[in-house]
Amino acid sequence: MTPLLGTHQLVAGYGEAAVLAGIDLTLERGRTLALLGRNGTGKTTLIDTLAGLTTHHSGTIHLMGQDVTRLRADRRAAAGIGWVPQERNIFKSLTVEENLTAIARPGVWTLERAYSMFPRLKERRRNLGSHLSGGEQQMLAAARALMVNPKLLLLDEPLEGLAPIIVDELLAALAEIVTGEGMSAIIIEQKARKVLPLADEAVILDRGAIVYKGSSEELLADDRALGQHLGVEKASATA
Ligand SMILES: Nc1ncnc2c1ncn2[C@@H]1O[C@H](COP(=O)(O)OP(=O)(O)OP(=O)(O)O)[C@@H](O)[C@H]1O
Repeated sequence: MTPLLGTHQLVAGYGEAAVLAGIDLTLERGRTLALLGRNGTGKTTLIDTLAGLTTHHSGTIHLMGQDVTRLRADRRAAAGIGWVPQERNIFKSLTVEENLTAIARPGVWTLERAYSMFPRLKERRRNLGSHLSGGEQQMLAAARALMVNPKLLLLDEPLEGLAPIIVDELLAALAEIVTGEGMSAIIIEQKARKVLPLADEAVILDRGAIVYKGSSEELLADDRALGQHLGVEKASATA
């Protein structure tokens, strides 16, 4: 069967500078990939490249068999790539509900469903984006991406900077979205041990290249790889 996403020898970056050094990646429908790596290894560049926001040098990107390599970012969104950037990019002058309905497209994800996934957003539905906490903004950014009814959701460090209790709430919602609802996703995360349990597959980047590819379960049990590539400590480590 045609995979949901396939990249072949993808080289991309910023202007003349190539950051990604030939990425070969395949993701089947309904699967979730944890995209890991130390700071500055190219994780954001990879998902921004999938979203159509970097300079393409060579190689290809296919979404459900369609070559989207040269499509503009808005066309890729229409083709089914939902993107939640690190900066969250919510509309601060709109209410929560307006944020959710402004760019909604028909599909299984409706306002009602988004609110049942994130009850906090329902409580805050009349609040402006600028009046939300960091955790609520992250929930809004994720819910807004779902309202576009994407085929593939790209999340860039959704847990960053959030209080531990909110991290757990958001992780539970993300787990429900990718396992319960079968959404396909690529999630960048620094806290490998937090994200691996909800992912099917794991990729580690170093200097723009894939240095580890395997099942998330295998990686979670592989202290050597976690230590070597990510600096994650053994045993009681929580990173
Ligand atoms: N807008 C930009 N212009 C030029 N170079 C950039 C730009 N953004 C990132 N880079 C460079 O690309 C490389 C990869 O950065 P990237 O943000 O993709 O890494 P990352 O793995 O996501 O790191 P982090 O975890 O710190 O976000 C770095 O060397 C960085 O300096």
